[in-house]
Amino acid sequence: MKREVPVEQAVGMVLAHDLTRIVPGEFKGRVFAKGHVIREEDIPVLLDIGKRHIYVLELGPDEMHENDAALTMAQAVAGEGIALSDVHEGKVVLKASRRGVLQVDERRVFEINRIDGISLATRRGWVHVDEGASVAGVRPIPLVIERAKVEQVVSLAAGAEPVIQVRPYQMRQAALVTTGSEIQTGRIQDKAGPVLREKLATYGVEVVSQVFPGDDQAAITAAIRDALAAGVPLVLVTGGMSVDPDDRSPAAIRGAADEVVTYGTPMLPGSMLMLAYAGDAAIFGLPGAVIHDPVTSFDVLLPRVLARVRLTRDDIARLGVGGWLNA
Ligand SMILES: Nc1nc2c(c(=O)[nH]1)N[C@H]1C(S)=C(S)[C@@H](COP(=O)(O)OP(=O)(O)OC[C@H]3O[C@@H](n4cnc5c(N)ncnc54)[C@H](O)[C@@H]3O)O[C@H]1N2
Ligand code: MOO
Repeated sequence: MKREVPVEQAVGMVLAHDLTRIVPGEFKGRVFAKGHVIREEDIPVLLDIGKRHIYVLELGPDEMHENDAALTMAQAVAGEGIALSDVHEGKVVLKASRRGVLQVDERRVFEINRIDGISLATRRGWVHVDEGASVAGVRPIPLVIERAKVEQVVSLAAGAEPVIQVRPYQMRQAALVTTGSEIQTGRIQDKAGPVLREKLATYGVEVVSQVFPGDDQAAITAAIRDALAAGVPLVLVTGGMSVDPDDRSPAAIRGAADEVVTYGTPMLPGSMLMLAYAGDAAIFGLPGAVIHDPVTSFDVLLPRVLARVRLTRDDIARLGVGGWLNA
C-alpha cells in the first residue's frame, strides 16, 4: 500500500517508485530507485529536486521488504565457513570465510527455488574455494514479498546440515607410491612425482614420502601399508591401473584397503581411477592421464577427499553428467 508523507518524516521508509531529477539540457535520470530506504542525508537531495512529500510503501504484517527478506534467507542458508555481504538492492552475496571445498545441498536449493519469487543461485558443489571467493547470491524477485515465503525458505534451510557451507581441508600430508618397472629401474624418469607435488601444494598438502616398488603386487601393497602405518592420511598410487598383465595396482590397493569405493569413474580423462579407504585414510589409484592431462577425475574428487567428506559409489555415479572434462 502507498502512503504520502512529508520528506522530513520519511527516514527509514521505503520509496514506492523511482524518483527522477531533471536539469534541463544537462541531466535527466533516476536519483532514487523504487525500494530505496530513505536515509537522513537523502532529505536535502529530495528537497533540492522539489519533493516536499513522497509516496512510501507501507508494508503489511504479512509482507517483507526485499532487503530484509534477502538477509533473513542468507542467514538461514549459510553454514560454517560462509560470510555474508551487506545487503544491496535486495541481494546478499555469500562468500567463503575460509579455504576448502564448497558443499551445497542440491535438493534443498531446488526446493527453495521452487518457491515463486525466490532466487538462490550457487556455484556448483564440491569445488575448491579460496577465502573471500563468492559462492552464492540470494534475493527475492519482487520488491515486497510475502513473509510466508521467506519463512518457508527458513524452515527448508533448518536442519543439522546447512544448505551452503565450506568444509576446511583436513589432510596435510600425502605419500606417493609410484609403480612401474620402467621407473624403478631408471629406464625412464618419474613424471608423476613433480605433477602431484605441485597439485597437492595448491591445497597445502605436503608429500612426505615417495617409493618406487615396480610392478610387483605384494611390493605395492606393502608400500601402501607402510605409508598408512606411518599415519599418512592420503596415499596416491600411480601407474598400472588399466588392463595390461603388468597392471597390478588395483589388486594391490584392494590388498591394503578395507573399503573400495570405486574402480572406474564416469569421467574422462581419468576413467581408470580407483578410490579406496583404510580406516579414515584415503587411497587413490591414479591412471596415466593424471600425469599428462591438466584436469582429470582426480582434480574433481581431491578437494572433497582432503576435507574428509566420505564418498560413496553413488557420489561417483552422479559425476557422469559433466564428467566429460575435456570440453
Ligand atoms: N585396452 C585398453 N587400453 C587402455 C585402457 C583400457 O581400458 N583398455 N585404458 C587407457 C587409460 S584410460 C589409461 S589412463 C592408460 C594407462 O593407464 P595406467 O595407469 O595403466 O598407466 P601405465 O600403463 O602404467 O602407464 C602408461 C604410460 O605412462 C608411463 N608412466 C606411468 N607412470 C609414469 C611415471 N610415474 N612417470 C613417467 N611415465 C609414467 C608408462 O611408462 C607408460 O608409457 O591405459 C589406456 N589403455
Ligand atoms: O583413466 Mo585414463 O586416465 O581415462 O585417461
